[in-house]
Amino acid sequence: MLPVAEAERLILNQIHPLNPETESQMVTLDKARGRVLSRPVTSSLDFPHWDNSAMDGYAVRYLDVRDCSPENPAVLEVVGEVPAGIVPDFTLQRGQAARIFTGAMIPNGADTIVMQENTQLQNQKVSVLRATKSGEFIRKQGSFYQAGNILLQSGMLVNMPEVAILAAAQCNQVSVYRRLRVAIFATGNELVPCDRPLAPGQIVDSNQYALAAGIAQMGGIPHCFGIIPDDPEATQKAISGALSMVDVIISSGGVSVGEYDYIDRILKDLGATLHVTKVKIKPGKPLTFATFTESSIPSCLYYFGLPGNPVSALVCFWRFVQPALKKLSGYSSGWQPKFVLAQNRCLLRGGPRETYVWGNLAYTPQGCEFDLAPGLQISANLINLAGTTGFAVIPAGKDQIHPGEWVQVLTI
Ligand SMILES: Nc1nc2c(c(=O)[nH]1)N[C@H]1C(S)=C(S)[C@@H](COP(=O)(O)OP(=O)(O)OC[C@H]3O[C@@H](n4cnc5c(N)ncnc54)[C@H](O)[C@@H]3O)O[C@H]1N2
Ligand code: MOO
Ligand SMILES: [Mg+2]
Repeated sequence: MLPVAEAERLILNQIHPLNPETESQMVTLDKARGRVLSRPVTSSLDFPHWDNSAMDGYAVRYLDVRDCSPENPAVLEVVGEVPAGIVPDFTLQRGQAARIFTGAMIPNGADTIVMQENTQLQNQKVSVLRATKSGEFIRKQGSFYQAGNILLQSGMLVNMPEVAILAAAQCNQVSVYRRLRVAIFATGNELVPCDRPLAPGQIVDSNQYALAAGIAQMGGIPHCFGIIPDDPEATQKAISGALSMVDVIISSGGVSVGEYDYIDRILKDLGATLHVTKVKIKPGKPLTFATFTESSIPSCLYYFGLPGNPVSALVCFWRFVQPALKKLSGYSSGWQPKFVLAQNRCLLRGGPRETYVWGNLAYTPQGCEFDLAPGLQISANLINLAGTTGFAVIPAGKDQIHPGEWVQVLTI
């Protein structure tokens, strides 16, 4: 059985990100959120584009206001007004000021802004009551970014801040990695889809729905291949059929040691290399990870055989599959699973395997806290997964983590 870190290393080492040259597409900015940039973005614009005012007030010459005070104000003649969006057509001379507003261009001759709260206006003359610093409240051209440099790096996930930046740089079309196509199927004679009546002995295939949701949530395209009976021919047919259509196949069930667990054997028959078959993790022990060589198969290179127990399948998804898919999708960073140190509120029980127990990770003003979900913490019980925000990790071989102790929590 492989330690968790070793299994993770073996999986992630096999993952080669999509090729930015051949596996990119252009999308318009309104479709870019959640996508990963496949080319660096540059702009021919400086940011700010020109010197502008950070305050509503008066544009002045610093030397005119340097020594002023409430007792000895600098009295300047107001010679013009510059609202945002207007190019000032005058030059400020000694003893002069211009009314100016936030975001407006700085007129020639001015080098400092005085905010209006520190002034008094009377008969076209403004009294500046407080000395100011040279250059104050001027947002200098190019002080945020200079044209021609890289604005956003390739491999960056586009979220709200990046959308704002791309819009400001007038990038209405961006090059992003294509979305991953992920085949999902479930194995098990006992399984039925959620809209069918249950006969005795049957349960709903919840894994396929959950995995499809997880894939969609991380930006992939799930292709649900349905429920495959516990039959070697049917299983082989399903895997072979999916291979030419997708980048990754995820199955659930059939990876343990039972008479009806065929996945590993069929993967070998199909020429796959099995890198991981058992991991020292609870839940999730019988995890299979395999690769196909590029020459033998046109499309799919990666196979995750997740255990059938519902919590085991999801823990394996969050701990191993999601990071691998993010790396494959072209993320240059941030694809690794995220752990935070939290103060534990309950008694957590471990065992010989690295144990993941689920519950609520709360971000409090004092730091993170972890509360165990009430109810049975066993891999068949998906009911108390509702509302789960994190999995506390009890290291392999550690019996207990007591309330008040610190614990690493996998965030999901
Ligand atoms: N003798 C041993 N038995 C088992 C071992 C072991 O080491 N020795 N490992 C156990 C562990 S741990 C796990 S986890 C499971 C994994 O089993 P499989 O991946 O082979 O999955 P199945 O046997 O097909 O099903 C297990 C369980 O999960 C339910 N299931 C399956 N698919 C779904 C689905 N799509 N949606 C919801 N529930 C599903 C299934 O009905 C079973 O109850 O093996 C242990 N056994
Ligand atoms: O690994 Mo199993 O997932 O312990 O139930
Ligand atoms: Mg089994």
